[in-house]
Formats: sequence, structure tokens, C-alpha cells
Amino acid sequence: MYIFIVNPEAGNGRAKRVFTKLMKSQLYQKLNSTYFYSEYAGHAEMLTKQIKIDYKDQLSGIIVIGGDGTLHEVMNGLGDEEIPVSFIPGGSGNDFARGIGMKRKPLDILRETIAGNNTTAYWLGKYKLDRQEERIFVNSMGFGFDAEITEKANRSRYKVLLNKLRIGTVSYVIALIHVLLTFKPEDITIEADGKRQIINNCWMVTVSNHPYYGGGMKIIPNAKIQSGRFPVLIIHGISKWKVLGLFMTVFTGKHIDFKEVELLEASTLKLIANRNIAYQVDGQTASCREAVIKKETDEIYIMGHKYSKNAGA
Ligand SMILES: Nc1ncnc2c1ncn2[C@@H]1O[C@H](COP(=O)(O)OP(=O)(O)OP(=O)(O)O)[C@@H](O)[C@H]1O
Repeated sequence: MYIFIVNPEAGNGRAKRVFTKLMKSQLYQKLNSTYFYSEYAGHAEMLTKQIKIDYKDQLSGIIVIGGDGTLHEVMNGLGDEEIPVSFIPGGSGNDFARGIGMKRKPLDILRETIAGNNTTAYWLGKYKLDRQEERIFVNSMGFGFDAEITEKANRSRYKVLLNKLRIGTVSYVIALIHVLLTFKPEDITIEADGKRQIINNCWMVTVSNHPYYGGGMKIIPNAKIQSGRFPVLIIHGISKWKVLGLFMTVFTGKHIDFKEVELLEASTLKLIANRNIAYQVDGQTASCREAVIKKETDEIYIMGHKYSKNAGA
């Protein structure tokens, strides 16, 4: 049996529209399945935990219809449980879909999922904040400037409007200009695979499992879908005006040529700030002082899609 988890709010109702259309297909009507709508933030994770118990022996897979936030919740609900997952993009940003080069139509993804023809191996990240319980991230985690931008954009009214107009990324550009006016870089200590360094005047530290974030920005253009290691992007010692210039090139990936941008690769990254700083994980924000981030070596499989090297292109 397949279980659909649908976030009716994702993409300003897009996920719900996608699911409503799928439900009318013959394929869906013949399928042994049931569905759940998430009703509030965090609900998809609770639903997944419950589904693992209630449908233990009959579950063929979970099909997520929503955005990156919904996928993040479902992955955290699954934890280490090896239940196949399929993802049908219905969010506003859809960076995960872009990152794995998913371009198929919803009905085709469903068809491939059921046929078991195509699967993509994918490696998630794990993170632990201020010694809380370990959690999973699907796309990326960022600390500092980019997290403050995400927070500002998420709270803004213009994001809803711009998402409706399908130019949601513009909300990040507006938020960027707001945050730029007040942001103060900090000295941050990082340990990449045990190697400690202090990053003076640090604007941001970001790790990613694929190149995209913020609805299509190529934050780490060379990020590979790979086991055991992730790229770490650090921006430090840069003037405010130059940051503006740098972010203008983030859509093409040229920002990594700036001398203030450093790229490392690590399996484990520890980050220690002198005070609470903003972070974003798969587009949701909060603050923390310390973080330990690890890349998984065991793959998960995304059903219904075959990864191509031209992902997102
Ligand atoms: N019924 C609901 N009402 C309000 N919020 C919800 C509901 N169900 C889930 N959520 C929350 O909505 C958040 C955003 O959803 P999601 O990320 O899937 O869509 P999106 O923001 O449109 O897409 P993307 O992250 O790809 O830009 C999720 O993190 C989830 O916690």
C-alpha cells in the first residue's frame, strides 16, 4: 500500500492542486493507497511516525506531495527506517527537485514510482544543535547572513504574493537588502573533520547536499550528490557593497570566484559561535550557538525518478 502525505498549503495550494488532479487519474484510482493532509507545521513528521506504526507490514512506500519543508518533515519522521519515499514537487521553491534534476510530470512520477523503474540514490545530512537530538536535513543548512535572509523572507507578506506570481526568489532579494542594512558579521569557530579554524568577520557558513537553495540560487554550484562528504561554503571579510554584488551572481554560481568565498569539503563540520546566531535548515529558521553536521554514508532511495548529471540545468 502507498501512502500520500500532502501539504495542502505548500506552494500556496499548488501541492493540493497537483494531488487533486492525480486523484482523478485511472492510475491513482486503481492504486491501493490512502492519503493524509498535513494540518499544521510539524504535522507531516508526526503523521510519518504514526504511519510507520499503523501501516508497518503493508507499506510499499510514502509519496510526499509538497515542498522542501514537507519533505524535511517526512524524512525526520522516518528517521533510520528504510521505507521507500517518492517526492512529487508542489512547493514554491522546490530546490530538492531541482537538485536531483526532477522534471517529470506528477502523473509520470507516480507511474514510475509504482512500476519501480527509476530510483535515485541520495545521501541526507544529519545535524545536532546545542546538544539537542540529532535531526536530518535534505537540502542544506546555513548559518548567519543567509539564514537571516531566509527568516526575513519567510516572515514577510510579500513572499506570499511573489510566490503566487511564481517569482518567489524575488522575496529573497528584497529580504537580502533589508538584512544587509543591519547584519553584523561575527567571528565563528569551525572544525572541518577536526581541523579547527577561526573565521573572522564571518558572514555565513553553508553546507549543502546539492547545488540549490532559496528557490533556484546555485549556492554551491559544484555540490555533488554523494556519500559521506559535503561542501562547506564560507563567506568572510567582505564589505557590504561587495556582498550585494556577490549575491547578484549567485544565480549563475559565479560568486564562488570572489576571493572572500572559501570552499571546503568535510564529512563532519562543527560550528561554534560566540552567541546565538540564525540558522536555516531546508528553508526553516531558528537560532543556535553550536552545531555539529554530518554527512550520511548510507544512501536512501527516491522512487520515481532517475538522477541525471544535468540536474537542474
Ligand atoms: N496545513 C498546514 N498549514 C500551515 N502550514 C503547514 C501545513 N502543513 C504543513 N505546513 C508547514 O508548511 C511549511 C512549508 O511547506 P513546504 O516547504 O512544503 O512548502 P513551500 O514553502 O511552499 O515550498 P518550498 O519549501 O519548496 O519553498 C512546512 O515546513 C510545514 O511545516
